Parts: sequence; C-alpha cells; structure tokens
Amino acid sequence: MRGVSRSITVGTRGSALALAQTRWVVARLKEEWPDTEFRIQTISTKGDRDRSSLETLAQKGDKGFWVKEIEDALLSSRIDIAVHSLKDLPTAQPEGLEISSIPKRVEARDALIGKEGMKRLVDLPQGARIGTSSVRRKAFLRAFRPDLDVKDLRGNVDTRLAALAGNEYDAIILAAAGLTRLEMRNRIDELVDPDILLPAPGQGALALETRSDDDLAVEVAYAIHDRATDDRTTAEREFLAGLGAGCMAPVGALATLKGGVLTLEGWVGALDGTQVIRATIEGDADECADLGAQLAEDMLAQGAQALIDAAKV
Ligand SMILES: NCc1[nH]cc(CCC(=O)O)c1CC(=O)O
Repeated sequence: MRGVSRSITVGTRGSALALAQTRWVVARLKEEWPDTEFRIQTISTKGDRDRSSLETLAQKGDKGFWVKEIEDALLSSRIDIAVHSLKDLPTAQPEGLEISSIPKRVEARDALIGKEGMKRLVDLPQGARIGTSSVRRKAFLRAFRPDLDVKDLRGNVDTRLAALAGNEYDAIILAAAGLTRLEMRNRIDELVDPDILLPAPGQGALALETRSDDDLAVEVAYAIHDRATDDRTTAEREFLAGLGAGCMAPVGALATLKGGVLTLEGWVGALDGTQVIRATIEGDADECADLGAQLAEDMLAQGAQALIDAAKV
C-alpha cells in the first residue's frame, strides 16, 4: 500500500467540466495512493468572469486567462496539485511551478452537435449557422465550408447546449473530450475528422501542475503520467510556442505515435477562412520538442506570423 503522510489539496476552476475532470483525476490518484487523503478546492479565474467576445479576448492575447489565480494558489501553498485542461495552459510555467503529470488522452477531436438534419458537417445546408468558441474552429470551418455562417458562442458546455436549443444556431462545435468527461458523449452527432478541423494543441489532455520543490506532490501526480500523451502534446505545444502563439490563436496541431515515430501535423489559418497553411513533420519521439519547434520554423517561413497577427485585430 502506498500512502503519503499529509493530505493533498487539488485545485481547479469551478465549472462543471473542471470539476468533472478533477474528480476523475482524484479517483485515479486514489487508486495509486489508497492511503492518501485528497481534497478538492475550487478557484475562480478571470476566464470564468470575463464575458467579452472572442475577438476581444484574442486581442487581449491574455495568456494566463484560465490559470493565473490557480497558479497563485499553488505558489502560496493553498493547493498542492492543480488540474488544468492542457490546451488552456500557457506553454511556459511560471518560476517555481511545473507540469509534473499528463494523464492519458482519450480524445483530441472536436465534436459537432446539430439540430435535426444538421448532424454532419457535410450535410449542413448552405448558410447553416454554426456556433463555436474558438478562432481556430472559425478559421478552419470557414476554409472547409466558406458558405457556412460561423458565429461566436461562448460560455460553458451547458450554456452552449442551451444556445443550440434556441433559434440562433443550427449546430455547435466543441471539444469531444469535454462532453465525454461530462458524461454527455451520447449528445455527439459527429466526431469531426482532423483532416477538416485540426484540434487545438493539447486538446483533450489534462495537466497536473505542482510546485517544483514539492517532491511529494510531484511523486503523487506522476503516478498517473502517460509518456505517449506527454510526447504527443509536447510536440503540439512546442509548435504553438515556436509560433509565439497561445490558446487563442487560429492554430491547430495533432501528433500521432507509431512504433517510436512521432508524426506532427500543424495548421495556421486566416480567421476569414481564405487561407490555411498546413505542414507535417516526422521523427523520433524522443525528439518531440525539437520536432514541434522545427515545424513552427517551417510554418513561419511560409508566412504563418501574418495570419496569427491578423487574427488578433
Ligand atoms: N477553452 C475551454 C475549454 N478548455 C478545455 C475544453 C474541453 C476539454 C479539453 O479540450 O480538454 C474546453 C471547452 C471546449 O473547447 O469545448
């Protein structure tokens, strides 16, 4: 039996999704550390309170939008482990904090939920109104189907589902992993092919963040680490970092692993859908960080910076 002498406080945002994924993490940690006591502490972030439009948020380019207050709680030892959606986490951690564990990712793709007769992207009629919360989805959807009316839709998963029930949208797109964690996988009408809509870097994966010098919390968290997910998401996030971009940029990345070979695909799109730069790189999984950085360089040479900058204004 493994146990640690002190209780561990796990902190997260208070949204239904954040709580569902934190309860999942704590249940997994409990399996590994049956004699340890875990507590869950919720913390409100700027992202939970700000009701600005997507464009305004992208303009602010605010990196720690969903995480600043949680990282402050870690640094002041009010919590010991923070649970984040990896895609919301800036690509660099503040001094004194580190990502000490990345559990296995089950689903990176985006999901479509539509009204009757609108249950697949290819079946949507001309001009169908699609609600989404990210500039990445907007850019890639408009590139795939310029005829669609892609509209802003912010809020938590419940808010977005309620909006679909109203008259303003014919379909909505959101991360499949979030719906799965909320036990709403049965609501998904289509898992969108990554060839149409490349997921956000790190989408669907979780990250456990700790103080770097808290050996106990680091060890506890690491018990549910998944090496393959780490390699894949490291490549994806290094790509994002190499572009100098964050989670509010029109950037997609998805890495796959086969027999130690990592293949990373990256896209950068114009918000109006008129252009998508796509590139792929392949190499040894041990070089995952370098592969991401190299792909970013390749894309910058192809003019990616202008698309990223344009999406901010
Ligand atoms: N920015 C919000 C956010 N952060 C993580 C998820 C979903 C779960 C995940 O990607 O791990 C979502 C909602 C969404 O994109 O639909």
